[in-house]
Amino acid sequence: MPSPDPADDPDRSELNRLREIVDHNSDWLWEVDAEARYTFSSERCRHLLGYAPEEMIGKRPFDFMPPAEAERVAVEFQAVVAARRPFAGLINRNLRADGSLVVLETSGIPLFAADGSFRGYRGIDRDISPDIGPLSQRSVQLEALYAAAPVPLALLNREGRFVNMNQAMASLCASEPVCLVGQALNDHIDDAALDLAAVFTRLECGTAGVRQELHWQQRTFQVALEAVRDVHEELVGLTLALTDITDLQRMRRELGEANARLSHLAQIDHLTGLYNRRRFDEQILTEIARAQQSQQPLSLLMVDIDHYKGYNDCYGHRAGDHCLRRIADIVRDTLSDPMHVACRYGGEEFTIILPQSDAPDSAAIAELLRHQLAAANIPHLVSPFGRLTLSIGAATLLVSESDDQDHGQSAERLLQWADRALYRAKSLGRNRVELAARPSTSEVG
Ligand SMILES: Nc1nc2c(ncn2[C@@H]2O[C@H](COP(=O)(O)OP(=O)(O)OP(=O)(O)O)[C@@H](O)[C@H]2O)c(=O)[nH]1
Repeated sequence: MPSPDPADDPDRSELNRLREIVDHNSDWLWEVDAEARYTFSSERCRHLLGYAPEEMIGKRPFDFMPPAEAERVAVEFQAVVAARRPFAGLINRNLRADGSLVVLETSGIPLFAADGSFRGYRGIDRDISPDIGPLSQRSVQLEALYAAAPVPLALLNREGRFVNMNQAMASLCASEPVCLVGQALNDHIDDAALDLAAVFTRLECGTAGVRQELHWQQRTFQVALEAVRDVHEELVGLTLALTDITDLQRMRRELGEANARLSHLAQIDHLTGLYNRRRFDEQILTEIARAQQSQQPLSLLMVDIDHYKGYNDCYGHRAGDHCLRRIADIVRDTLSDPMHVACRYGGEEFTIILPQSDAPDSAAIAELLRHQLAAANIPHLVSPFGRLTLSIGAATLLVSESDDQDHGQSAERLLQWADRALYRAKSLGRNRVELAARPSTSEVG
């Protein structure tokens, strides 16, 4: 019996017609199962990938991609599959059978069985390599770099919506690039934190790029926004690059704090906690300049513990140290004005700078200090006073006596006067305050 002519079978002829449409379509049609394995492939894959349809069956799309690309696309595809949603415009690079590169744009819709279970995807691939033209190889390389860059990068249109972004940006938005396209950046970053309207206004006015700091996802970013213009110089969008500066800022802050601590420690006498000689040398110059500017007198006390060698010899060096600390505490407690600066000048000698103080002021503070120590009544068996006492020399520098050109010279003069007054206090029996005699004209000049 002769076999029936297919032309006589309308169903078969319709099927062949559909088959021809599918196979001669310029797009490649395919179906994959729930594991993304091809279950159907139209003839077009010969042209696009260089493989026969039957060679495609059982393979997965990622099997035709370079490894890094396969990894990237697999992540995007997994997100699509997890959501069981249609997708479009998934750009991916594939290697043809002859090793050449082809760039495909993939779109698909999910397939469900009659019982509602997920069956896979049906979709089309379009060759977009020609659109990329002679730059294809370079563009592909650049796009691969862009995708893999650890710095979050994005391209936004004039409405502030994502046109493109890399994986790092998508991860910050807790999403996938394919899902983010078309979404507004300000759905992810608060308007108040990144005012895109204001940025566009500045870029419209010709500003090349805008830089700002952004606090987002418990991190701090330096944001670089650059204008994207078309061939007519129309602003069509912007690029966005985020540099995470959280750690840099923390390190800068810690370094600043450490430096501040160090420079403070470098000015402190470790035994007494008072400022040291180095700080005194700086501070006295500062105060002389200030006194000149404010036309105010400046006083200096030079304080020395009496018979301190005997104290050390009698009670030991450690007790001597303790005694220095006690006296430093008494000095601190006595000075109520925060402008007063007490320093350990060396050994058992202290200096106290008294800004805006004349001779009577300085004498009053010196006497108060002497009385405070007397009240503390610290025993000193080998002193004729039976307790620790201080000798204090006080000197005052008037504006007229100050050298407005050479503050070092003025400081030296003030120290010399206070030292002489101290020497007199010692020679007059100790445990007393002596004011510096007013200097003669020759001493001042
Ligand atoms: N315990 C201790 N002693 C110190 C320190 N610095 C200096 N001295 C001692 O201070 C003493 C100073 O002695 P002198 O300069 O003779 O002065 P003094 O015995 O107080 O005599 P006058 O000043 O004339 O009353 C010396 O014995 C030093 O060893 C210190 O940091 N700790």
